[in-house]
Amino acid sequence: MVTELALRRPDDWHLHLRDGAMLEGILPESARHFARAIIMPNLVPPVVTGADAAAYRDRILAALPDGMSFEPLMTLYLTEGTDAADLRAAARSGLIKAVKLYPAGATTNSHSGVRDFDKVRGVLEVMAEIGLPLCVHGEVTDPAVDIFDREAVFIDRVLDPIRRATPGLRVVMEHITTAQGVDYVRAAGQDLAATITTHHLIINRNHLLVGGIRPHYYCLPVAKREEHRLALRAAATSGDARFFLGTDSAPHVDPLKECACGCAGCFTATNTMALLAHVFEQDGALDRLEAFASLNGPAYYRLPANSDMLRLVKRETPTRFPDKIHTGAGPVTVFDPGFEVFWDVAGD
Ligand SMILES: NC(=O)N[C@@H](CC(=O)O)C(=O)O
Ligand SMILES: [Zn+2]
Ligand SMILES: [Zn+2]
Repeated sequence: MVTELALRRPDDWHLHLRDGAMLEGILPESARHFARAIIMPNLVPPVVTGADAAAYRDRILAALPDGMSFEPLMTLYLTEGTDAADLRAAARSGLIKAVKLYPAGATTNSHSGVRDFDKVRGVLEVMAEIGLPLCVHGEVTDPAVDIFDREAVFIDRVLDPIRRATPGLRVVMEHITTAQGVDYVRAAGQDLAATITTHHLIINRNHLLVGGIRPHYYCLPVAKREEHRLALRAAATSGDARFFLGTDSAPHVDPLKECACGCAGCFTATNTMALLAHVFEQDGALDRLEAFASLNGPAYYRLPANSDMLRLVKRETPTRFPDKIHTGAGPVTVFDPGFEVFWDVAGD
């Protein structure tokens, strides 16, 4: 039985760090294990310009405790008013590594997102020309479409037309939750990739509702049927370079989750690596965890893999993770997988 595993230090290709006291409270949870992360721009107000991204990057680095290292890979929030020249300059300087597309109204702080996709055509063409990836929250917002179908419908109605109209555009489908998402990526070429979260490998939609409503399992896109979770597991553990880890760790303080209209987001930064070791071991794929968490993402983003290592150990007794992270903004509940985990990051 394998009880120790060393991998290149992982990166998180989809992370919410927020700002202010929340940022300060949760940043160490990611920086402890991950070298870099693609930082989501859905602040209020959003990170729209190169200047916004530079200022946010400085705030993240200022919040990093002494002795910890972490490289935030910045993104811009695509709006109908995004200035292609500003975007081009921010990409050329190395400041931004991707642009994020939120359909307006699809998720947390997406009001400034895109309504009319024709209005961003010029910007997408520039991105295709310079090879800058578009990270996509792939759900339609049409209220007539069932929430469990919104990802699959988005692929047909929005994503596929955009990709056909913009040859060469590099796209990352963020936090895929369906077999249709997996199949769409598998059928495409190397321009298309997908991130998969830790929690979508673990929960299906029953976990949200059976035995009582569980606000800490509510995120967007919402967890789907078991068959979809199994498709995600197969993709993540396959070694296919187009699938890689994006935790979508998305902190909200407990009062905003545990209420009559709770926010969407699961907070998994703290225990993601231990949970992934558990999941990959269960599927007989421990030898592919490094590809998923540490190698495929950098390859897609055309960055070197990290040179230092992260060691995971499997112990005789269950690992105890904190229930909550106490931030200056309030308590944030850590994702509870609902089963015992014996893996842990060595040194934690
Ligand atoms: N995933 C979520 O449920 N929430 C994210 C937004 C997002 O990634 O869609 C958040 O910012 O809270
Ligand atoms: Zn999203
Ligand atoms: Zn997210």
